[in-house]
Amino acid sequence: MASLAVRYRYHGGVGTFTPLFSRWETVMLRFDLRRLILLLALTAVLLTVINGFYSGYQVQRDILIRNTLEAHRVYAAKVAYNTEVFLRATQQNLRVNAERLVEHMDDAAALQRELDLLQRSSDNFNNLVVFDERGVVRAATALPQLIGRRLESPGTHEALAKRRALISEPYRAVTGQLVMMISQPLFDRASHYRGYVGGSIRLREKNILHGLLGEHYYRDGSYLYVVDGKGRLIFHHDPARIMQDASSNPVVAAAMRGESGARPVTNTRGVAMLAGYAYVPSAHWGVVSQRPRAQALAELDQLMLTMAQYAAPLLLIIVVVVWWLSLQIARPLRQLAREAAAMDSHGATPRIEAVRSWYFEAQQLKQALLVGMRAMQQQLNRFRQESNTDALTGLGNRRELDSVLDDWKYSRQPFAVLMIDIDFFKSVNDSYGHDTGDQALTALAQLMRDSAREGDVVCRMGGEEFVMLLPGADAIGAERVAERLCSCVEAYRVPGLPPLTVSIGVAAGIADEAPEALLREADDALYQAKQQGRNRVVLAVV
Ligand SMILES: Nc1nc2c(ncn2[C@@H]2O[C@H](COP(=O)(O)OP(=O)(O)OP(=O)(O)O)[C@@H](O)[C@H]2O)c(=O)[nH]1
Repeated sequence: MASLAVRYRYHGGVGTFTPLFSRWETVMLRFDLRRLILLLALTAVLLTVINGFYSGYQVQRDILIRNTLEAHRVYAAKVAYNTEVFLRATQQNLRVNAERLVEHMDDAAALQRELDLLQRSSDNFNNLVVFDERGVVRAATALPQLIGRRLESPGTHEALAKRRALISEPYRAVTGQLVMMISQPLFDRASHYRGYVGGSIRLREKNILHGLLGEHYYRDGSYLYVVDGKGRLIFHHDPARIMQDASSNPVVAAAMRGESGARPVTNTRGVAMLAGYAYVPSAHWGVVSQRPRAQALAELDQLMLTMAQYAAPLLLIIVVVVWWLSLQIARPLRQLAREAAAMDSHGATPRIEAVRSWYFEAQQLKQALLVGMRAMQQQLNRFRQESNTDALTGLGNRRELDSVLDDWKYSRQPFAVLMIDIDFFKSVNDSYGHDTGDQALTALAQLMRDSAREGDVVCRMGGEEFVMLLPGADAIGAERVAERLCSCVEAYRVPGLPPLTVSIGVAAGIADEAPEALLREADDALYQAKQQGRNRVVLAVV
């Protein structure tokens, strides 16, 4: 807390310190406690909300990405598996039929019949062709004009050269159509190679494979494509992209390596995708199912918006509660500060006592203020007492007398004044010393105190002169008190001194605008008592 400690700059002279604040403290001083609490609480609430939304968004985003990747991985794997099953079944079908076909190699009509039968038995192929061992077409289902011709295609050469079951790379046929061929060698019973039967599948036309790979529901921006072993697109919802090279795409490259899985990827067009991919072993194809990342996450934005809508009323309630709480917390401190600033005003203590300090610190502050004020009040009372008291006799002094008369003036208090003066006191001092004189003054003061009733005011005016104020007393009553005091003094013996006497002037009246007039009258009467020989009481004639 050292940084918040108040420092002071001295300007010289008394009370010329002004507090020094750092720039930060100066900024903070613009806030009162209520605003400070509000600011802090709202900052905390805001940070909590932002943190909640941010972490919620992150978690949801990760879940969404994971789920999307998994869904596309599963879908790509399923499609690849079905394609693999289809290709193997088709190869198996050709292998079985090859045994029958080879028996009719020397009977063109029978061979054509068998081939037509095979063509009609399934939708697997668009065209079936039987080649002899030189690559001459012996029978064909869809293109009879090919019969008798020798075909010089890469697929034909490969099939003739390898003499085993093959699945060709997709290629452009003489018709210009994109096709692939599944071929099966023909061996007779003596195991002589007699050629091969090839089934061509047009990738862009209706057949089972097209049904498997070419038709998908492209909802939510999701779509599926297939690449061949060279990374060329052979199935894609955009026809313009067929046979385009996609091998630079990381998931295509992974699928070409025979891998299956899922990962975020940026495609060849720079679009961020969430892709699942799988490998079709028998054809060396890759199947990729994917969805644009932005479209997948668009749902999350909507979710966040919905969450914000749900959270908004609660947030509003929190703000109102915080505002109300800040008021409640700041209120006792503001009240205490206001009352402390005016603690010298009338009724400050009960006002501070009335402040509702409902929490610990405010209560502590209130108690501290009250204790401080009580201590200050006691100190003031002591000062007032001391300044209104005669140090030697303990009686009230002239200030006390004035103060009493002031009070009585407003209540128009009837009262009598006894102006008392010790006779020949100078000679006491001169003969017995000043200290003995002081003892005599103290003793006579006590005599006066003793002869006063409750409510009477006894003051030493200075020197050997005293005043007694008798509230409610009339002149006769006051004269009686004065006579009695005279007798008491005369009868009293101060040790080491001869008997002392006093002269008393008495006046009675009402404390009005100028109660001092009554004092003057009593003083005049005292003067007369002195003149008349001392040790007597003279009543002023009003
Ligand atoms: N011991 C003592 N003497 C005081 C004090 N104050 C005043 N005196 C003395 O009181 C004496 C007053 O004398 P004066 O005013 O002449 O009056 P007095 O001798 O009493 O004569 P009268 O009043 O005319 O009877 C002076 O000698 C003062 O020094 C005090 O506090 N202590």
